Amino acid sequence: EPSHEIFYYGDFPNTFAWGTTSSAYQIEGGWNEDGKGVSIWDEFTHKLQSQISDGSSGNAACDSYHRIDQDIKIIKELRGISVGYYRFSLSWPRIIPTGEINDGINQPGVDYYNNLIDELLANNIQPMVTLYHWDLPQALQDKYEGWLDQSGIIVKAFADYTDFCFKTYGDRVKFWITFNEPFITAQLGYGVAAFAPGHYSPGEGVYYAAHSIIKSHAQAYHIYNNTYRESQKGQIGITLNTNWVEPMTTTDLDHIEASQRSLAFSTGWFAEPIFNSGDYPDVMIWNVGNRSEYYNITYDRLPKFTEEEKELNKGTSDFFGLNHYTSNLIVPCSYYPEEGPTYDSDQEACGDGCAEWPPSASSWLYQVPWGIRKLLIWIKRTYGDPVIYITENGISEHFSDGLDDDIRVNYYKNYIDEVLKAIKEDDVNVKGYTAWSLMDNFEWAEGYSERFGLHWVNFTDPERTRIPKKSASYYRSLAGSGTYVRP
Ligand SMILES: O=S(=O)(O)CCCN1CCN(CCO[C@@H]2O[C@H](CO)[C@@H](O)[C@H](O)[C@H]2O)CC1
Repeated sequence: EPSHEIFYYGDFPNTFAWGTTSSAYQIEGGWNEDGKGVSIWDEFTHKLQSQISDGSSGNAACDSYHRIDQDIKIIKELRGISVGYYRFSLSWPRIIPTGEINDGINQPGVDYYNNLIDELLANNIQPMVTLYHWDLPQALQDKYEGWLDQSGIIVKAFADYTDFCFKTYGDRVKFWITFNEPFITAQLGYGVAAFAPGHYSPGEGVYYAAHSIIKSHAQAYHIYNNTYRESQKGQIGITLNTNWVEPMTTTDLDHIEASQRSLAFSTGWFAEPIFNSGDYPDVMIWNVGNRSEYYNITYDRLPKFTEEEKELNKGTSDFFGLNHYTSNLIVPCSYYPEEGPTYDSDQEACGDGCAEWPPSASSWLYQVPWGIRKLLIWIKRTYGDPVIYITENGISEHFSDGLDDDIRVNYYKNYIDEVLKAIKEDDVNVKGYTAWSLMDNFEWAEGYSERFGLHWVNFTDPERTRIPKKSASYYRSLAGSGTYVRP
């Protein structure tokens, strides 16, 4: 049961990896500069502008492509006395414009990341590199339907891309993440089409995209493990986004079972093959099969792994990368308008107002600090007590809000204290925490209308000056000392 003490206090381990994080499409800009290829997010924001709440794009974003020095400066200032980490992602089309390495690489793009990595290390900041944070080369979508491809071409293209990155940067990068939140790519990109590439197939495409992503992840892991790990001595894993869930009524068995299915269809979908059995969760196989019968569908909407592929999937992550923002109350699904993980799982998060949790500027994000502690305990128990890095955690405020972001100070104060309880009281093996995000940036379908940064960015100022918010000095005091002091 959670500790009754509101704040736990005490020290994080002095080796704890404190840091901040960003992603290529959300901060870089330079969308077509120096030979960079088009990504599916360039295409999506240019051709489906109405899908973005403020009609904006990442064409310029924070202009980080031209401002390595400014980014290093604010990361360094955040570090305090602890060893600093900076998690960022590589833009596949900036390095390999068409996505297929035989078409050639883009040296200026390769060098942008060489310079960033060198500057980070010169300032004693460790790079944590995400290989895929949603910006697929558009050419792969046009030629092969992107992640829907089941012929193995997309798996091979990703393998060649990751092999090139390990070879080029692996002498200095010792922490690799293959995919950021594959659930979002599959469900929002190829399921409900809310995100790039905007492919609508909630009952089938969503599962085929996830299938290729899992195989691509496993392939990248084995390339690193077999070819680079011995000489480079780094680690490689995957980052999954997980909301904690509670049954709407804790005494209602239907609600309890619905919340279990929710975890299986969001996290288990990827964590079961990678951390446990090599295959999808039983409840997914069962429910999608049954729901298919319900729709008189005779073929497998949930693709099958061969026995060999299951063996290749198993144990392919050195750590559990966790992105966590919020929690949901779950009720059994009351209608079946279409197939897809939301409805195949017979559950849904109850809407606004079903709990008195404080909101944020994001419709999906409520402040539920104790949820992260329960989630960490659940991961510990469900996936074999893995090493866990919290690779994202944060909250949004509205565009118009200023630098006094008390909402973010309180969010971090409460959430990070729950992480400390999980470490100290529940013996969960959390090794690091990188806050989302270093600075305000392009928040996908919400454009610049929701701000997640520790630093404020003026997106109408050509200089894109980064200004620390109140939360930046709070986070420096906490991460800098690693000591959780009584508020
Ligand atoms: O209600 S809808 O379904 O129509 C749109 C839901 C939008 N989702 C909510 C969950 N979020 C997961 C965390 O996403 C992460 O967190 C950050 C904040 O979102 C992002 O900026 C990061 O890039 C991402 O890694 C991804 C975006």
